[in-house]
Order: sequence, then structure tokens, then C-alpha cells
Amino acid sequence: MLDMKFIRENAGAVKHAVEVKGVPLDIDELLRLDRELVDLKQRVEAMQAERNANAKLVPKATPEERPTLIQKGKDLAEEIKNLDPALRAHEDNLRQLLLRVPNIPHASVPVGKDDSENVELRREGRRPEFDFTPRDQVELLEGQGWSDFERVARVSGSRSYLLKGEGALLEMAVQMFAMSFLAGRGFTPLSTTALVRPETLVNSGHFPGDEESVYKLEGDELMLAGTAEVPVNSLYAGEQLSADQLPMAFSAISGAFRREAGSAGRDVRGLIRVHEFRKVEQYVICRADEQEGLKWFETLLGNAEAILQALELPYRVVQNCTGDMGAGKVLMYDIETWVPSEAKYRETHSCSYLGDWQARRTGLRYRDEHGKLVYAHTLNNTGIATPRILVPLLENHQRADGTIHVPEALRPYLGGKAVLGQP
Ligand SMILES: Nc1ncnc2c1ncn2[C@@H]1O[C@H](COS(=O)(=O)NC(=O)[C@@H](N)CO)[C@@H](O)[C@H]1O
Repeated sequence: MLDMKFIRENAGAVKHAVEVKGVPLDIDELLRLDRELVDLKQRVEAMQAERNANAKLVPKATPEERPTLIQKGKDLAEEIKNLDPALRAHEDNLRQLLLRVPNIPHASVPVGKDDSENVELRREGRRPEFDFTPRDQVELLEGQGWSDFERVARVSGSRSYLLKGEGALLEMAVQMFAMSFLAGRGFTPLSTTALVRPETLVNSGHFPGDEESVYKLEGDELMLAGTAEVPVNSLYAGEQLSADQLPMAFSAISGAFRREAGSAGRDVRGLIRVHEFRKVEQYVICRADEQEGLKWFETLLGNAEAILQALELPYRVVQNCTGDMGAGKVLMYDIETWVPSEAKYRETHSCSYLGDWQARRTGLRYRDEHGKLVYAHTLNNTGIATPRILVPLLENHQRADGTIHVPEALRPYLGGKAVLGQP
């Protein structure tokens, strides 16, 4: 959410953001509503001033004048009270529109319609050349008896998964490695719930807009978040932080639930796109300073790259264009990891800097060095998300006999094994 004063003074920039991000919003309508609300508030203030002035006259008035003055005070009070519902309705309408106003993209963001116009920045790591016919994720998993997609589909329907034996241990090893790695880089580990109150999804910026992606629990005032970004972003909602509490950097592991309503037919096999997965999320609250925010952006991106390099996985970094970055982002890079069976790089991480857009919705403020109350800046990036990352991990590290090479970094979490599976 942007500050209404900023929107009044930068209507052109806001309209440009609306256009390049493809957000269906009429900023002139918003500005009209804002002016009407300002006028209404001024009318109420004038009436209150008149009522106060009138009340001061009563004690000095003669007995003849007094009844009229008292009646006038009552009439004014009545008029002000009658305006209240209109004032509330106006404020509500304006807030609903404000929640949809997109953030201003960073000058470096390429203008584009959708992910086809994202820009590849660089590739890292060497893609494997197999001297045997490589298997895909499902063949590798089922060949080792590490999953049983048919059986779990009977229990949980489509886009579900179950990992068995060393397959299950590999998933947890990856999670533990990422959590230990980030703790080693000073990120406070959190293990958190995905059960959230609906307002936390408005705070994070997922609502309005993403309603159809979120599981809602019938009869409970709770929903299932699709990322730990949601609960962690609201941990300090509405609070006044002190400057010396910032920056806060968390690595939060949680379940993540997504209805994938818009993905019919895509990635229906295996581990790429499932309804429930587990993610280690990097989340930062820092001071309201773009230079510091961009430094944290590089840090979050660097952490994810270091994790992928430790997993010995080839990947590329792409910059998201304006049409593929979502309303709240100032800057967004995706990391896509090589999937041999698709001969494609597939998104495994998403790194975002949101300025104060998310903090304003969440009420995350701190007193800066001038004693002024300002909204903080927030960022997030995937640390690792399983089971999706297992797809490149298994496929890139498969050996001719269907066993899996274990990267050094994971061995401490797998009893020191260098190879997983049976030939
Ligand atoms: N349906 C899904 N199944 C498996 N993994 C998923 C699914 N949806 C997303 N992911 C994983 O979660 C990562 C982050 O998801 S994201 O929506 O792009 N971004 C976020 O959630 C941010 N909070 C950064 O993590 C994705 O890059 C992907 O690796």
C-alpha cells in the first residue's frame, strides 16, 4: 500500500506502475474519492468547531438566549452523528482501493507483460552431460521405491506426494542444511505455522487478489498460508519497533499450502507443483532506506545461490519484468534451476524487495534517528522449497544405475553417505 499523500503528489508515477504491472485500477477514481473524503472530513471539523464555539456561549448567555443555544448544540451534534456512517463508508471504499495500488517498480525493472519477458541475468554451474539415458524425477523416485504417487493420490487426490525411505530423509536433509546454512549467516531460525488469520494475507499483500490460491477452513476464522512470508510478516503487525531492533532477519520453515487453481494441467506429474509443500523462507525487516534494502536484496539472493552451489546444482538468475512481479514488489529476481528431463530451467526461488508497501499494510513502524515514526522496508526470498528442489537434485545427480550422488553439503544430514539408493 502506498501513502495517500505520495499518490497525490506522484499520480503520474503511480499511473505508470498501474499500467506496466497490468493492475486493473483507476487512479483518477481513487483521487476523486480521496478529495471527497477530505471535503467531508473538513465539513465535519467545521461543524465540530461551530458546536464547540456554540457551547462556549451557553454559560455567558442570558436565560432567554440559553434554550436556543442549547438546541443549536443538539442539532449540530445530531448532524455530525448522522454524517458518521457516510464517513465510515467513504474511508472503507478508499482503503479497499488503496490496498490495490501497486508499488513503483525500480528503474532497472524491464517493462513486460508476463514471464516470457523476464530477462536472464546470468547462468551458474555446469549442466550435466549423461553418457547414459537419464531418468526423470518420477522414474528415479519409483525406481528406488522412494515414492508411491498412485497410493497417496487415493488418500489425498491430485498434486499430493509421499516420500519413503531415503527419499524422505533426503527431503529433510535438504531442509536441515538450508536452516543450518542460514543460521550460520545470522538468520534467526523459526519453525512456524501455516494457519493464519485472514488479515495476515491482506498485510502480506496476497489479498486482495490471490484469494483463489488459498485454502479456507470452513467455520474457522483461519486460512492456510502458501508461504511462511505470511505469518512472519505479521509477527510484529501494528507494533512500533525501535531502530536498534532492525534489521531483523529470519529463516522460517513451515508447511505451505496452495490450491494451484490456475495451474490445471501443468506439472501434474511428480514433485514440481503440489498442494502442500515445505519451504525455508528468508524474511527481512530493515530500515526505510533503499540502499539498505537493495543490499539486503543482494544478501538474500546470494544466500539462495550459495545453497544451490552447495547442492552442486546448475541454475540461472532472471529479473522479473513488470508484468510478472506482482503489485507489491519494487524489485524481483527468480532463480531457476536446471531440470534435465525438461531440458529447461524451472523456478525454484523468488527474491523480492517491497520497500514500505508491505510494512504499511501490516503497520510495521519504527522511530528513525530523527525520532520520526516511519514504515520499515521488507524483503523475502526462498531459502529452499521441498519437494520441488528434489527434482533437479535427483535428476542432475543421478548415476547410470539410478543411484544418486550426494553433494558434500548434505552428507552430514544423511549419515555421511556419498550415494543414496540401490543400483
Ligand atoms: N505448488 C507448489 N509446489 C511445490 N513448490 C512450490 C509450489 N509453489 C511454489 N513452490 C516453491 O516455492 C517457491 C517460492 O514460491 S513463490 O510463490 O515464488 N515465492 C514466495 O512464496 C516468496 N515468499 C519467496 O519464497 C517457488 O520458487 C517454488 O520453489
